[in-house]
Amino acid sequence: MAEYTVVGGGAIGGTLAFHLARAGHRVLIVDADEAHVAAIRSNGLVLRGPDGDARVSIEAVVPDAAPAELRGVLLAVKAQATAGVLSWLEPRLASDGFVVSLQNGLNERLIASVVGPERTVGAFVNLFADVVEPGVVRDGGQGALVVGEPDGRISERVERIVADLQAWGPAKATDNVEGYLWAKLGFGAMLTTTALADAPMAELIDRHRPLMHAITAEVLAVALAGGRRLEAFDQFDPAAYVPGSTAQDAATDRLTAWLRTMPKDRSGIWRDIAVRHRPVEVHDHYGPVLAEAASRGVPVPLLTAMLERLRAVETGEAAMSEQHLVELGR
Ligand SMILES: NC(=O)C1=CN([C@@H]2O[C@H](COP(=O)(O)OP(=O)(O)OC[C@H]3O[C@@H](n4cnc5c(N)ncnc54)[C@H](OP(=O)(O)O)[C@@H]3O)[C@@H](O)[C@H]2O)C=CC1
Ligand SMILES: CC(C)(CO)C(=O)C(=O)O
Repeated sequence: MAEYTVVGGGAIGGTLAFHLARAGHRVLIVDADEAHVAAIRSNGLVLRGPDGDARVSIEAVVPDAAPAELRGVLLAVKAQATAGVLSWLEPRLASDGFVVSLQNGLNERLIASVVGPERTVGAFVNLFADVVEPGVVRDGGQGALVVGEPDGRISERVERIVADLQAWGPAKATDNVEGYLWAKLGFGAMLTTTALADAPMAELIDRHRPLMHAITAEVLAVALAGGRRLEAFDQFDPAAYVPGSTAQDAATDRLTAWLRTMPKDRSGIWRDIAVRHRPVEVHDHYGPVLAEAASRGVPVPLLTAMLERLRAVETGEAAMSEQHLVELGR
């Protein structure tokens, strides 16, 4: 049996599968994209970095051809595919197995509701990557990778997963994965807003600072109302963006300077709309945020309006344009 089964071997799953396999771990990729699976099976998985291509041989199958029992599952599908994966995975997951959510959003809740909290591990992912052709993942820049039990314990399995993921880079364990995921939802509100236009994330965040600061503050206000302890990562400091802060501009100087160093200059959300012409996952990311905002009475008008515009852009009802950011910022 594979030590790690990567379900969704795209940008993030492919990157991590590549490094785990190259370090000698037994890795199986299960992916719904038949062309991607076929390319990996015939040519290996290619990671395209600043110094050129590196290739590793990895076993890959489509879901129908997966083994009957899986133990260590690294889940890296887009959030809206999670429910479908879980109904396929639950009967296959060993009783002592686990699922690590290597995704944006709050997927751990859904995963735990299907496979049980004892088989659910959380993670926060901020590395940048894209699948650029079947079997080829482009490294878009290094960011944080943090793993933790949803209940905050630093368990033996978390330590083992972190040690193995260090084959990729500086993975670490946390007792507060929820604090990272909510902080990423705050940062992610800026990233999602940039997907309304076709320009680099750093430039749009820089040019529309009042809007970016206000939308991030809305999300973080919901997080704080729920009693979360927010975690800083890379060059995103949530403390600088909470309501009442006056440190946003200095923080955004650091954030945009960091984003400008990344080879991947547009978000996965932008890519799903502009390049892949498919529905985006952010409605799943922010559904629980909107629900919690409503139940706690925290106003989120900008987040709501931004997501409505994104839906219109996604469905082709509205064009992708920086004008959306101008109008949201008024
Ligand atoms: N890419 C990035 O830089 C970052 C991504 N993330 C997060 O990581 C997660 C994964 O994103 P990313 O790697 O970009 O996504 P990708 O679309 O690159 O990869 C996901 C892969 O999962 C496949 N898939 C979809 N449904 C299933 C299924 N039921 N069973 C098996 N495979 C399936 C997809 O196939 P198909 O294309 O056919 O649907 C695709 O190949 C997301 O939550 C994202 O927000 C977080 C930080 C950065
Ligand atoms: C911008 C990035 C890479 C930050 O992690 C991201 O989350 C995405 O592309 O969806």
